[in-house]
Amino acid sequence: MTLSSATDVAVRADGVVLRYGRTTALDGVSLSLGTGVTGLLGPNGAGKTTLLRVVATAVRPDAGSVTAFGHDVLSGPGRLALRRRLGYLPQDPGFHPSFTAFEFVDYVAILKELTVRSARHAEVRRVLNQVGLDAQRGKRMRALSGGMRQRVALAAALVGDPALLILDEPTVGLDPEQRMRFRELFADLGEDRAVLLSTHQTEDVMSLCRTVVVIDQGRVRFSGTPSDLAGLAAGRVWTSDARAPGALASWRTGTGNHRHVGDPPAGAVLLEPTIEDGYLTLVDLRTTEVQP
Ligand SMILES: Nc1ncnc2c1ncn2[C@@H]1O[C@H](COP(=O)(O)OP(=O)(O)OP(=O)(O)O)[C@@H](O)[C@H]1O
Repeated sequence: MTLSSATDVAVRADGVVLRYGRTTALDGVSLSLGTGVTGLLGPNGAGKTTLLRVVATAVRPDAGSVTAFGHDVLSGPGRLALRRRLGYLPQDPGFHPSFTAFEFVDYVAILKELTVRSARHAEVRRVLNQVGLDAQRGKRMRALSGGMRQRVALAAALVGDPALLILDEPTVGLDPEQRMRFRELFADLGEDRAVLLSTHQTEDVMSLCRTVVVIDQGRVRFSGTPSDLAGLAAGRVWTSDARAPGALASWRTGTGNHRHVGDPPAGAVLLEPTIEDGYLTLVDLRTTEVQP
């Protein structure tokens, strides 16, 4: 099941507010998602998981609206319509340890209303194959490595070929080769569907995402292309041979030189900014700073 054209909007959220007691996790978030991979960046506690849970209909916002494929997902029928087209990989999928990989994905496929046994089993084999777990499908979840379990969880999210995929930090704990495999898969999947990807990996965002949204303290701070995010730090990244105490971030690199992001002194040797530099100029570093 796919979106029909690159301009289709799969999901639109408007003024979404969500509070957990006194904590305002989302403070008026608006966003629209179309075909392709949209990256969601933000510091710990920014509200990324909460936003994904709202879009995945796992939690209801206190205010605002969310539409998906033209349906109001805060209504019963709209919620059902979205769930039928949704694949969701949460941060902690929660596996039954004695299930095999096949049994786990089959269990999810039953929940996804695939009622015909032979067709369902064919679908389970297809998605396990898609994540490269053909050979491990008879292994019990407790015997799989963390990276393999993550792949099983992704396979489960892919059951039924959803038009909207929501992935909460899917590459966490993966080795570089597995991360590359996931990247390839996400890029393929994003060709004809909407993928919303929460991550702390700025390289994943740079190499995969058509759009990147930065949230901090429950608010959208930026929405645009990865290059535009990097461009926010143009003229604000420089190098020198000593630390720059007044900079937003300043560290000694492996070559022995120091790299700084902030307000450069006159005559500084400017560097090409990365997406991470752009991100650093946006988020509130008071909440994320680590002392050297
Ligand atoms: N179930 C909950 N009950 C109370 N507060 C919560 C709950 N879930 C999240 N929060 C709070 O809401 C805010 C947003 O949390 P959220 O998990 O959405 O952030 P995040 O950007 O996904 O963080 P991380 O990058 O660490 O996963 C935080 O202040 C968090 O402590």
